[in-house]
Amino acid sequence: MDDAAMKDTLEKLEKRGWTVSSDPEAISKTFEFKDFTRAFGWMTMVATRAEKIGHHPDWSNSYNKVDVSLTTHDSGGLTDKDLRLAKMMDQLA
Ligand SMILES: C[C@H](O)[C@H](O)[C@H]1CNC2=NC(N)=NC(=O)C2=N1
Repeated sequence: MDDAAMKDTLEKLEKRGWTVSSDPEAISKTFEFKDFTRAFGWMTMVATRAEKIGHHPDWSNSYNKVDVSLTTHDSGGLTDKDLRLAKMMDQLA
């Protein structure tokens, strides 16, 4: 993905509630569910897919909320893998 496409995708993610930070480079969002069971069910679905694509979220859960931060540790910044994972998380929520 080139810089323009990356910028375009980041703008779309911001409209869907993601926050973009530059130091460190990451995108983050708090997902809120009806209750713990739904939050953990979503985490389970995401975890299975994350494992399949070999790209993993940094996240924490408290009752019905999941704080997510995505970055590519191997490259020390954001890559299209993070953007794809973000989209998948939105679609499953
Ligand atoms: C070898 C393995 O695929 C790599 O270490 C993967 C695993 N999952 C990962 N997840 C994330 N978020 N960033 C990475 O750089 C990363 N690297």
